[in-house]
Amino acid sequence: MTFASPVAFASALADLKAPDCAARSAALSRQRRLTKPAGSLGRLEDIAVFFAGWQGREQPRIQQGRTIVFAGNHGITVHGVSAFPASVTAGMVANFRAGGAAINALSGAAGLDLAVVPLEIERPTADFTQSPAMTEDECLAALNAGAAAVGSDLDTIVLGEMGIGNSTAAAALCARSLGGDAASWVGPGTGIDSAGIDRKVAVVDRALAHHDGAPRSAFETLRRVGGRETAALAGAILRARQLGIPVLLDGFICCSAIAPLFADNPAIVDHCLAGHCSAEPGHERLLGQFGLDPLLRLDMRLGEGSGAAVVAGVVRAALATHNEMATFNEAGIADAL
Ligand SMILES: Cc1cc2ncn([C@H]3O[C@H](COP(=O)(O)O)[C@@H](O)[C@H]3O)c2cc1C
Ligand SMILES: O=C(O)c1cccnc1
Repeated sequence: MTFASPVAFASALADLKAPDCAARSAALSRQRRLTKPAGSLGRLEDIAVFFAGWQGREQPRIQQGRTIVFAGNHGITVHGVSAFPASVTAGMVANFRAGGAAINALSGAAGLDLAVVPLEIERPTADFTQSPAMTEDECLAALNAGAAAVGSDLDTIVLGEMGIGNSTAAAALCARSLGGDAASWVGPGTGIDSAGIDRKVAVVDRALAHHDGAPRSAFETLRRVGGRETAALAGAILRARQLGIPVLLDGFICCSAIAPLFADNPAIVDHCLAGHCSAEPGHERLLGQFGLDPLLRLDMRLGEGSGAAVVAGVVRAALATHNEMATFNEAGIADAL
């Protein structure tokens, strides 16, 4: 077990590894020597240098890249907060396994393996308007399942989730961690109508009021208003940091798992790249609070890791230029400069 207790989780979050400065500087210096005007590859250059720092090598790579999709079910679905029934979560897990989902196609296109990690989907979390979504043991188990999915052999991870109702849990995680009223974090999710949005806002408001007096640590917020898949995402992100593995973040729900961690230690986002900006309205606001600038805006609003998997292709392009281009010396152009 990576995180033996809530206290062990809190200490791991308080003690975050820094990037390898020597590898970062070497990559920066390599970028300056490549046969192009300095800065002309824009953010591709930044991506290569970012990967060098976190992977601890001047020439970073994606050879063992994996998409990890965590799935869980939510007690709050009884309040009519999703346009789809909770049974779709299990149906989509079967679809991921059969290879038929968007994330199967996108992971394949990006040259990434896909791991699907269902978290007791036959046992939804408790309705968090009335009690914590998870017991301490359940939340720890989910955090550790997330951590266990991040093998030390991996060099890049793309994180995704599946869980009907989880855009409501995501809004609750953001509001409780970062402030702002429920309405500013709630959006249509799978495409619910305006009466459904009102029900979502009411659920988040009731949850915030119910848990208001409780401790505000990252663990308590995840356990009280999160879901098993969001807790697993948090465990995976923290474990990736311990192992020096860069993380490509997906949409609003994936990023909402970081909000409670960020409230305790804002440095948690430093090994994460914001893949895209989801059409779910809370995402832009959340990325702004994290200080992350999304690489793509494709009006996607699916989840599953889909936006992050698309960005893995951009990262591959960044690393290809960084690793494969000739330097001015190698190309014999140096004398002309
Ligand atoms: C067929 C289908 C595939 C999905 N893949 C991801 N989601 C996305 O929608 C859900 C969140 O939205 P809400 O809170 O409105 O339920 C999550 O499962 C998310 O990953 C899906 C949703 C559906 C219906
Ligand atoms: O941005 C997301 O993660 C998202 C948005 C809508 C539905 N599911 C996921």
